[in-house]
Parts: sequence; C-alpha cells; structure tokens
Amino acid sequence: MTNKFRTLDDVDVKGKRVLLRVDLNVPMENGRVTDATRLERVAPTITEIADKGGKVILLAHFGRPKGRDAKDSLRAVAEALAKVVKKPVAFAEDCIGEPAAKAVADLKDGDILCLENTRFHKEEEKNDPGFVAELAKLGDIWVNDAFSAAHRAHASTEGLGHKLPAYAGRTMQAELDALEKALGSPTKPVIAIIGGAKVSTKIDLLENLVTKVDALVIGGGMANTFLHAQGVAVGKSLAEKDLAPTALRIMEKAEAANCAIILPVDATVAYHFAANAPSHAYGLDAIPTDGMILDVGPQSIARVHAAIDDAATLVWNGPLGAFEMQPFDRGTVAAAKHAAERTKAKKLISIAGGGDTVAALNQAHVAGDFTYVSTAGGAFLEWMEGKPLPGVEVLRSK
Ligand SMILES: Nc1ncnc2c1ncn2[C@@H]1O[C@H](COP(=O)(O)OP(=O)(O)OP(=O)(O)O)[C@@H](O)[C@H]1O
Ligand SMILES: O=C(O)[C@H](O)COP(=O)(O)O
Repeated sequence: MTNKFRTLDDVDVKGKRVLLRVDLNVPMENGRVTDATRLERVAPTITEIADKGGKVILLAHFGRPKGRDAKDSLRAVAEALAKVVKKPVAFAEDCIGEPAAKAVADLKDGDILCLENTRFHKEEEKNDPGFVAELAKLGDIWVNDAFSAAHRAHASTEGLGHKLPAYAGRTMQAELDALEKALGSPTKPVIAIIGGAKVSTKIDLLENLVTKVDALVIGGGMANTFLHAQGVAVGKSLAEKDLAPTALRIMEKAEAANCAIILPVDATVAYHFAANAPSHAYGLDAIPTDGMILDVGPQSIARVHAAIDDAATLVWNGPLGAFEMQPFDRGTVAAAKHAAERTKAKKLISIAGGGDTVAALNQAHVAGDFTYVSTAGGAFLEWMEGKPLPGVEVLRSK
C-alpha cells in the first residue's frame, strides 16, 4: 500500500491555525497518566508545528464517555503533555463553541492549545457534518497524527479531512512506514496474541485475522468469551457471553484456514477485582462460580512461550490479564519477556500495539526490545487485516 499523502513538508504552517488531531487516550490512574508513550510519540509533531510558528490546536478523544464526567476530561492529560513537550499547553473547556473560539483567538504564533474531549459531544462519533463544520471554524488546516484512532470515521479523525486542507503528522507517517516495513510481507510463521478487554469491538477483527496468521493466542477478557463459548463456566469473569456464536464461528474459520487457536488451559482466579486480591490457579473445569479469571495460569503461560518459539513474526494487541494489578500481570509480563528474548536473539520479529499493551510492555521493561511498538491497538489490527483506515484514506492525495 503506497502511503501517498500530504505531510508537514508540503505546507507552511507559520501563522496558521493548525487543528492537530492526536491520540491522547492514555492509561490513567487516580487522575494521573500512568503511561505517556502516546504523548511522547506525538510530541515531535506538536513541537515542529509550534517551532515553525503555527498555532497548535489539539483535538483528541478520551475514553468512551457517556456524559461529561470529570474523569473523562482531557485537562489532566494536557497538563502531562505540557511536561512532555516542555512548553505551556493552554486548555479550553470545550472543543467547539465560545470556549474554544475564544481560546483559539487568544493564541499567538507558536502557542499550543488543547481542546476538551471531542467525545463529550455525541456528534463526534457520528461524524456529524454540523459538528465537523463547528470544528473546522477553529482552524485553517487539519493535521492527522492519530494513527491509533484512524480506524474511527469520526468528525475529528476523518470528517475534518473533507473540510480543510489535510496533512499527515510525523507519527502517522512513522507508524505507516514502520508497519509496512515489518508486516507488509511478514516472515512466516506469523502468530498473533490478542487479549484485552475490548471484546465487542475487536472480536470481529479476529474473523479475518485467522486467515492472515498461522496461530492465534487468545488471552484476557477475549479468551473468557471463547472459553464460555466452548462451555467453560467462567464464573464472574469479564466476558461478552452474547458473542459466543461469533467466537465459535471464528474457531471454525481458523480451522478452515489452518490457523491454530491457542486458548488458556488454566486460569488465575480471584474473588475481588483488586491488586493483591487472594488468587489461585485453577483448571478450566474448576473455575469457582463466584470467581473472576484475572490472568492466564502457569500452564497457559508455557503454551504461549511454545507458540512464540514456533513463530518468526509476532503481532500483539491486548494484555493476557488485568496487568495493572499485580499479581495479575504474570501472564502478560512472562509472554512479553519471552518475546523480547527471542527478538534480541534475532529469532523473532515482534510488533506490539495498543494503549494498554504498550503500558504492559513498559511495565515489563521490554518495550525497547521489541522490533516495533505501535501506539495503535484496534487500528493496528485493522491495518493488519488490510482494511482501509478512514483517518488514513482521507489523507491520500486527491
Ligand atoms: N481477564 C481480564 N479481566 C478483566 N480485565 C482484563 C483481563 N485481561 C485484560 N484485561 C484488561 O484489558 C485492558 C486492556 O484491553 P484493551 O483491549 O484496551 O488493550 P489495549 O492495548 O489498550 O488496546 P487498544 O489500544 O485497542 O485499546 C486492561 O485494562 C486490562 O486490565
Ligand atoms: O485506545 C485506542 O485504541 C484508541 O484511542 C481508540 O479508542 P476507542 O477504541 O475508544 O475508539
């Protein structure tokens, strides 16, 4: 896929109001950013535009808010971003209307402003033309540096590309170039590790993914859904039980495509969703009805290691357990360290991506040992499937 689109090399941003779409959807705990990878990755684009005299107006979503809860505000993230870019970052209480217009009007060349969470307006995810028009009033050009949200055809990730002159940011360019290089024609056997909690938005991707990889290791809440589909009593574990038919269909498709599905064979179960909650490893036939599977068990870890040993290329999105809470990080950390060792031994090309997946690799202190770490999760998987990403397609030279 040629990445022919306009970049910052094709525009003089001096004096221009630059609507810069970035992904600031970062892991947070008690109002603090716990992994700043996504901020660090977009910092060069922000700094470049500011240093060239552009007025940087940041657009971003955060979480999946139902209303305007303070926990979903970008204010704390903007403060963290200021530390990363080592420049002041102003903040506007809304991304459209008077608060945004006034904050933009106050900007001088080289200033940086972060607008409030675009998803506080339901029109964002609807890619509502009126909302796009309101956003477009605030800028002269649109730069998309949010590869990790490029699979979303939303107002700020795609709609603006039809209203304003559109350019790719440096992170967008780097992600596409790196993924093309590593996975354009991957060395086989290729295995994927898919975990995490976003079962409903990711499970459909697996249907295609199983036709692209030789083995699919499934962990996290995703695995609980597949285990339930196979009749395993998963107790109070995170699972999308209504997606059991989808899971069974994916397993059938995998068999037809000669893709081995590697599910957990044991589990670490706790009774409370909390760090250091008492836990125990159980076989799948003995999961306590009032227990929650929070990590894969020791036998499953060994199977993941074996799958990694059989692979030449690994792609990974989604942790194998609730890694933020020890000891439920064991499966994820063990797999990450094993993949890192194989990569350092030049026996594996390892690509990982996703907001929490990157955080997990950093928690295991191995992110730097992987061949490439993408900021994207869902977008990375959809890119892998060869699906056109709306936020990328809109950048292609018209
Ligand atoms: N067994 C489990 N039970 C409950 N939560 C789990 C379990 N396994 C993983 N998780 C949770 O999954 C979350 C991460 O899933 P997610 O799919 O968002 O990954 P990601 O890397 O952030 O991908 P993306 O960038 O696409 O969001 C973590 O918060 C982790 O606690
Ligand atoms: O974390 C991500 O994968 C991106 O920020 C997209 O978030 P979403 O899955 O809530 O659209």
